[in-house]
Amino acid sequence: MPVHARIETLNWENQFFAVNSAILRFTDDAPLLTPEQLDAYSRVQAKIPGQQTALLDGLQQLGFKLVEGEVDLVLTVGTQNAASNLLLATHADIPALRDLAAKTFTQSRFRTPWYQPADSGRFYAQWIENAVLGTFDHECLVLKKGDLIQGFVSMRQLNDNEARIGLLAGRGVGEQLMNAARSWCQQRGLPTLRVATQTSNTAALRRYIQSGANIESTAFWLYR
Ligand SMILES: CC(=O)SCCNC(=O)CCNC(=O)[C@H](O)C(C)(C)COP(=O)(O)OP(=O)(O)OC[C@H]1O[C@@H](n2cnc3c(N)ncnc32)[C@H](O)[C@@H]1OP(=O)(O)O
Ligand SMILES: Cc1cn([C@H]2C[C@H](O)[C@@H](COP(=O)(O)OP(=O)(O)O[C@H]3O[C@H](C)[C@H](N)[C@H](O)[C@H]3O)O2)c(=O)[nH]c1=O
Repeated sequence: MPVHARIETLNWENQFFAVNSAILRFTDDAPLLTPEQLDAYSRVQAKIPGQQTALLDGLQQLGFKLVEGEVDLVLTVGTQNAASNLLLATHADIPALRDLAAKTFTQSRFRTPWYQPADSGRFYAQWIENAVLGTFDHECLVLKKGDLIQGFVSMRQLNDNEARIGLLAGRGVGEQLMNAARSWCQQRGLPTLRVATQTSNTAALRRYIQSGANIESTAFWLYR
């Protein structure tokens, strides 16, 4: 199957990972994709809807390989009172959060052999730091027992109606983290909460569904 796509350079990732990478953007009016165009990059990513098997075949013929599956979920926030005992993370929490994030998100598309062994941990450490600073996700909420962080969830407002969970982690406290995310949305009058995770992350999928989320779509990540 011929693949029609535009190639968009991934500037933030290129600086962070010190690579020359791009991502495919699929639109009806996009030009035919050729191997020569792809050869200009050391890495090209593609995220495709799980049901588009013809596109999956077309990309594999162009040399793309399957890296990961992703599940996108959506939760209607509702008006019920979701009490939260989480605190807003501060600058003082950044070292501990970085450490936790670097160790926790072991299932990642920023993995070897596509990225360097330390890249994935470094990436999620930076992500959570940027959430505290409000430079990527807007805020990071933490659940603490004394000085110890038991869990955290980062939040981003997407538009007037929707928010997205960036990173969420805390073994055994997932329900409290989800309640806090819901409460964050309620405080801002945002009726829709989005969250995504890897297909293989069954603990996270179970948590999101038990907390009221529904699966909206699935996708494959492919790299060349
Ligand atoms: C938007 C995102 O960030 S997606 C990534 C989500 N975060 C993670 O994957 C980080 C690691 N996991 C966690 O922090 C938590 O397990 C959560 C938040 C996913 C779910 O939390 P909870 O709903 O409280 O469930 P809990 O942590 O008890 O896990 C449920 C079961 O899965 C197991 N489990 C959880 N993560 C893993 C894992 N990475 N590997 C193996 N088993 C696991 C737990 O041990 C537990 O087993 P048990 O019921 O036999 O005790
Ligand atoms: C920190 C930061 C990141 N970016 C850029 C870098 C990437 O292009 C995107 C984030 O990509 P995404 O597909 O969301 O990344 P992941 O696949 O790692 O994320 C999924 O899995 C996570 C574990 C988590 N569940 C997450 O919610 C999922 O989406 O953003 C940037 O531009 N600026 C930054 O500061």
